Amino acid sequence: MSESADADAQVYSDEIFDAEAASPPLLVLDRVARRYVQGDETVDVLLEASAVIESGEVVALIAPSGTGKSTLLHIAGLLERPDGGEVYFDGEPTVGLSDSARTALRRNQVGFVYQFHHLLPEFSALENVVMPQLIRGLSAAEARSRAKDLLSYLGLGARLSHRPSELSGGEQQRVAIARAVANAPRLLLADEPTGNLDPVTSAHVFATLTALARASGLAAIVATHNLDLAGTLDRRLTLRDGVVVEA
Ligand SMILES: Nc1ncnc2c1ncn2[C@@H]1O[C@H](COP(=O)(O)OP(=O)(O)OP(=O)(O)O)[C@@H](O)[C@H]1O
Repeated sequence: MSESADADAQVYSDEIFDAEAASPPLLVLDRVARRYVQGDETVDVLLEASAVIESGEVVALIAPSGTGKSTLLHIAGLLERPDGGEVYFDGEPTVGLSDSARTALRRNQVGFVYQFHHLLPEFSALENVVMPQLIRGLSAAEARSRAKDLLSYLGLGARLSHRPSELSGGEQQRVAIARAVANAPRLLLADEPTGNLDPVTSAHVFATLTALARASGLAAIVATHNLDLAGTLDRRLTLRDGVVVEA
């Protein structure tokens, strides 16, 4: 790690893969670097950002705007390749994989939730959750059954046929969570999922995420500006000068 990096920064080396351990951590970011170049300007967003995320834990990522939270989530979710460092998923390095292998891994193992739900407006809550499963190749019957179960689990059993415009903000976001986990990913990445919601609804969405992780072993990284809500999660990470620090 460079001398300029924060002394508290998380650093992982060979010991992250403990030969005695039953299974490797779900996600390891190992000294990840990302730089954006635009014209004459270079921005080093991530320098040596490292983090270990275990199955079943819900981790908050709290940092001021513009410090690289979305960039980190994109790299963790295999949407972007880092310029340096490695991203291990289930112990396997992913940076050198082909585009198609990375896409397959992402489709099968990672779900995303954003600040704005991006639900398809002309489809019902149920259909929005069915859709990704059909794309994955499940039968319509299986997909509907799982979508119903998930939406009911998330408290939306009476809202299955509502379109997004007929749902409250919190309900829309819970449908977005159901859609994100419809194909049973092992990692959920949420980029300010409650940035658009009132405090009570936000707390409900956070509780939903935690309950889901507890029930299914899903791991989640939730970027948020809300310190109170972050306090309800298992761990808090922050970004400082391009490195990850346990908050
Ligand atoms: N594709 C890109 N090209 C050039 N610069 C970029 C690109 N994406 C991000 N950046 C820059 O990298 C920095 C970090 O951006 P990022 O979106 O990761 O921050 P953030 O912490 O998620 O911000 P916010 O909380 O406001 O969403 C910003 O200065 C941004 O302008």
